[in-house]
Amino acid sequence: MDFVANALLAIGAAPIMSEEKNELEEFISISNSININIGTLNDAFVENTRRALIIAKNFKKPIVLDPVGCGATKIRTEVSREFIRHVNVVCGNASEIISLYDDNKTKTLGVESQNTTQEAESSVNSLVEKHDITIIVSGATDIIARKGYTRHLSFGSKLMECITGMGCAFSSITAAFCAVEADSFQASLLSSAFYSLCGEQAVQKASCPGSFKYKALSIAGFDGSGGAGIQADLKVFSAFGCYGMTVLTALPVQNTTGVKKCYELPLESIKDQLEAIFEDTMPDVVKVGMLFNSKIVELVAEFLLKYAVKIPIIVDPVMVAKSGNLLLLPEAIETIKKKIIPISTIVTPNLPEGKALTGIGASTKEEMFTVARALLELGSRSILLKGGHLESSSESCDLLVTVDNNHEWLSHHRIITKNTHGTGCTLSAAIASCLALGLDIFDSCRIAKRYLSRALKTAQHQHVGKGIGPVHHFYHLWPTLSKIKEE
Ligand SMILES: Nc1ncnc2c1ncn2[C@@H]1O[C@H](COP(=O)(O)OP(=O)(O)O)[C@@H](O)[C@H]1O
Ligand SMILES: Cc1ncsc1CCOP(=O)(O)O
Repeated sequence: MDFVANALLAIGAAPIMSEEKNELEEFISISNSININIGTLNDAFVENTRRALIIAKNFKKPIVLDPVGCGATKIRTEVSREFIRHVNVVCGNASEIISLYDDNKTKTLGVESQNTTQEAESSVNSLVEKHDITIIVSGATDIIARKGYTRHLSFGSKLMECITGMGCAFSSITAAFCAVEADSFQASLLSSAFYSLCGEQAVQKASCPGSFKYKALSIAGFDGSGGAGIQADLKVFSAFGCYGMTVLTALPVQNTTGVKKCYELPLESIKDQLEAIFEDTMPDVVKVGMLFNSKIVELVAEFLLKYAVKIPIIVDPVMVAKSGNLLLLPEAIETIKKKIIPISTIVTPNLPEGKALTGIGASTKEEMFTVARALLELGSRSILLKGGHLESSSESCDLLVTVDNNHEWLSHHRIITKNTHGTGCTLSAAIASCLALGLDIFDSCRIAKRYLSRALKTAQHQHVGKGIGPVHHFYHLWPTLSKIKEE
């Protein structure tokens, strides 16, 4: 509700939301348009809406219907089909619009569309024939149709799909456009173009839909110097607009010059941390980093197998720090292979880790292919084999391979810098963030690689500590802050 009201305020409209039957008439009389959103459907809502529709018709106010979840349940479909007969515009996603006409053509599982807007084309044509109204189907390509006229608009951004309430805000903005433009087709066309262009502009400024909706959990080791481990993961999650959470697995005492010693944590303390998170807040993604010994690997793998079945799991099989110190005991390598890799969505080893896991080394891109395929045999759905250690190459190439035989090289010219502490943690946490936001594995790896490359580049001449310094996790935010200060 706040989101919709704020969107309306932002365009200069004056929103009022009400379900109180005794004030309907007064509010409708002073409003310039009405938006019926069936998101919070119940008996009283249906009764009040029937009344509101009659009043609005008497006052000749334009009405926009958002048939939220039409097709998901019988009652939503029936109510939407009843209300459509009294409105000027219907604004829904493809599945909702298809279900409005024929519920045998789609099976929706909730409020998200299971169909493309193209698939809704014939239902739209039938609906505008049957009812003399404007239909908007929102999606990657919006369809705006009225009897005899159809327009397709393909602006917008994929990121808009990652924000809840975008559909509700769109239908309410369409209602606001109908308040100032009497031709409902024209108003809908302008509203669709305006909303999509707003999305495109917002993406220029915000690389992520920052909110607490997307939660990422890092199960990893400590780095008090702030460049790697759970500290880096929290920074990356935040940089991507995800809410970050952590479970600590081990306590290496380190700074930029290296790891001085590593304190083990009692196994029970790790189990307690995992239980505390999962009984309270289900993450959208889990990133696994340093696990130190086979007992911890087993504990984490068994826990995730039981409680994180539907969540993407990113495994960064951390073994040795850049400083040369061990972060995984050699006895744990077999357990990593047998227990944690098979339950993962993606594993992100560097070349030495790839060799430790498969026995195959790589010093060329062709050999990286062989290692990546051998890693896939261990049971993960995809592998991102990182080529940072292939120092003979002027490119820093990573190879993404998936079980369905797809692959892609992710490449960036090698940046001359000593500040590479935590690059592996940063990359895997960025992939985790993108997966939490709902992107697929290829887009997630591409975006993560671009983010890391920029974080490396912007930290090139920065100085933190006397040794291998960190990358710049907030390169895209800090200039914004200084701009705000200047204003
Ligand atoms: N000097 C560099 N310039 C650009 N990218 C780099 C550089 N060093 C590492 N990378 C990238 O950083 C990521 C982590 O690389 P790598 O060093 O292979 O793993 P790890 O940090 O786990 O040892 C990879 O995407 C790699 O290509
Ligand atoms: C992975 C990790 N987890 C806790 S500390 C640490 C250090 C590794 O960073 P780097 O290998 O980049 O020095």
